[in-house]
Amino acid sequence: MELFTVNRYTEEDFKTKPAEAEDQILEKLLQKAEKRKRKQKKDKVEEPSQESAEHQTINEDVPQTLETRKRRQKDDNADSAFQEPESDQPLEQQEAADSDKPADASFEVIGEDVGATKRQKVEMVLPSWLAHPTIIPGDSLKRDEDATADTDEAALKNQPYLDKPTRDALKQMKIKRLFPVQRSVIPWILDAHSKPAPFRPRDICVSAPTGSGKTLAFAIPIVQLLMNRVKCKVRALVVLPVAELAMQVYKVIASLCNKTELEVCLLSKQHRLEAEQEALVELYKGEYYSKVDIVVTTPGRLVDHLHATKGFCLKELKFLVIDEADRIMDAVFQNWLYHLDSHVRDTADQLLAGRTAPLCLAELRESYGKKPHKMLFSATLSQDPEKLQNLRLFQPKLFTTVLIPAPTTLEPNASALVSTQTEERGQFIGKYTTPAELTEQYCITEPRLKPLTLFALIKQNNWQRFLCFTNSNDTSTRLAFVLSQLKEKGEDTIAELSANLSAAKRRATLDALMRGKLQGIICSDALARGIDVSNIDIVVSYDVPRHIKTYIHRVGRTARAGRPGTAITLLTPKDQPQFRKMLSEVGKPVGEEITVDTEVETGYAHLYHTALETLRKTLEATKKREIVSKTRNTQAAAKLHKDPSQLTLMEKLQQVTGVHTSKPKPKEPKSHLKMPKNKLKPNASQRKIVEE
Ligand SMILES: Nc1ncnc2c1ncn2[C@@H]1O[C@H](COP(=O)(O)OP(=O)(O)OP(=O)(O)O)[C@@H](O)[C@H]1O
Repeated sequence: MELFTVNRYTEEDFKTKPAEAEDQILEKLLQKAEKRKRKQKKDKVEEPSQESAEHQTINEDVPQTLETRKRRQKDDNADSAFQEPESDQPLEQQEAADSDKPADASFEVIGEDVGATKRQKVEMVLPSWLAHPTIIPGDSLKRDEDATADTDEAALKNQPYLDKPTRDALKQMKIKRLFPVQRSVIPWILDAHSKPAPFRPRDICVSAPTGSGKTLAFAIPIVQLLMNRVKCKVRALVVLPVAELAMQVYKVIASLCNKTELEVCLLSKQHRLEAEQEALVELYKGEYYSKVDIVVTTPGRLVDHLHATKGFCLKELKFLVIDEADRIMDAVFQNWLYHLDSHVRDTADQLLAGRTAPLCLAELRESYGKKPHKMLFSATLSQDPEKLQNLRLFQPKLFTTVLIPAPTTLEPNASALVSTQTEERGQFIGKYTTPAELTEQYCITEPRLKPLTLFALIKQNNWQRFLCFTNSNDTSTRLAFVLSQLKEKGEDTIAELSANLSAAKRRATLDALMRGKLQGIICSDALARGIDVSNIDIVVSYDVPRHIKTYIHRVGRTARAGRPGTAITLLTPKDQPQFRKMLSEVGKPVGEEITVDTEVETGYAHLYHTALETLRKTLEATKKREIVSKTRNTQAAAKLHKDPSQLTLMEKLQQVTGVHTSKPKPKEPKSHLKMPKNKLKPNASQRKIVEE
């Protein structure tokens, strides 16, 4: 049975003696060290010629000499032991479903003589609001300690549009300055809502890097615009894809509302529905009254309350915020919009049936105050107009950071040339930006040695707070197990965080990481989006992400709020082409290569082999237990459906009394109280049913 790999071998292959298997691993390590020495020598020799290659596009189209092609072929034949299993992450499927292929997707005209004419590249023409966004200066987020004197234009006191309660709340949250996305979006929203009736604000989409402060960018204007409300009604709805994210945003908004009378409520599956209903509405003299002004929720929980909670009314909704919008707009969550629209339709005519065309004055007057201001936020906002169409955005406006693509040609000031080209072409720029403080690296290893390489990297760099992402829950569980076997007793622990654990266990693990009780976490992509854990220094992609969005959200867990961070991807020779291609498609460089200390790997080879053996035995035992329980269940089910004439007397009795004595009953201690015999025999009615 294989641990992390696609099993090409029969069991016999693994029943080699431990010494032989260990030699195999050691032999691989030595081969790898040899290969690296040869490569380093070769690089020294080829250095001048290499530079010219650097400036060519970093992708597989670079002409390969016969030798490099042979070398690659040899690597590809390396035993594909640590191939990651099929991802069982729904997220991967959804990301793939939402795969916005680059604009110039080409297609084949059927029946045409392909050889004769060159394929015509098709450029996607975007709606003008997507093609000409408002650019947020994407300069690096200067940290507070790096900020200069009072002339700092980002300082709170230099933001005239912030009220005093908002400033006080931000000071209490230790926020001294606003980030670029906040300085662009907050004044725009406040200004849009200051327009006299019946003018209503345009809906907005904000695409900014991970960790750039998008949460406060929508929370501050909402709280500031609602803080002087008179009656308590649900006027803001913030929708997030997962409960952990909803909890995180709820805490930020609750901190902002500290100095106001506004009430915030979190609706997520982490609390009982009844408890949430009591927090939402109250019944007084036959009337339902809302007890909250702002609701933070997930799509599923929102639909639960729309159906189950009497008095939960969205008629006065002024703001509808969709964070991680590309994830939420995937098919899986699609029906929440339908329920929201159908639920509120009878209270506010066609809440979401916005129109993109400007309305005439009469229509504006008629619809004023009935349509919420819709705001979409994401670091990887979908540029797929069909998906955005479902929201029926009203005269949408796009904010995005400037993407300075890596120079792909040798011409002078290539970046300026490329950016004007992209604008001219109407390209949506800035869709996949990563924080300027992020350092991206990759490490080449053998498939079978990945866990050992990861452990060696942790050991030699003495990482204190890291996240390691895998492509499946089982890989997370097994990898966490192997790493815990390799660590010395008493050392900081490395925990697992995946769907294999309960919600409570996941919360406890995340809290332990936030409190610095854990050295690192091995997690699946459920944690990749939006989760904000401070001071994560390193993010490792143990398995290569299958989609660029997954990669962007994974690496976005570090280098947040202007702090530096490093993202490392473990690549096998087989992963390299796919990884390079995925990044080059969005104009991102691959980053620098790092190597691991082979002494550390070799030193732990024996322990690693033992850990693999232990894991294999554990998995076999678990598999046996599962088989036994399955057999027992099928036998019980079979009895139920057995032909009555085939049943034995005991089976008939079991069916009647519902007591299945498949296991011999434990001998009851002899007691001085004797049970009267007739109690043990079936009574007349039971006997009659049995005979029938
Ligand atoms: N003006 C600010 N000054 C200092 N820290 C800030 C500021 N704004 C946000 N932060 C901090 O930056 C971190 C990231 O903020 P936030 O989670 O809003 O980023 P994000 O863009 O939503 O990230 P993601 O795309 O991953 O969801 C948080 O820890 C937050 O407290």
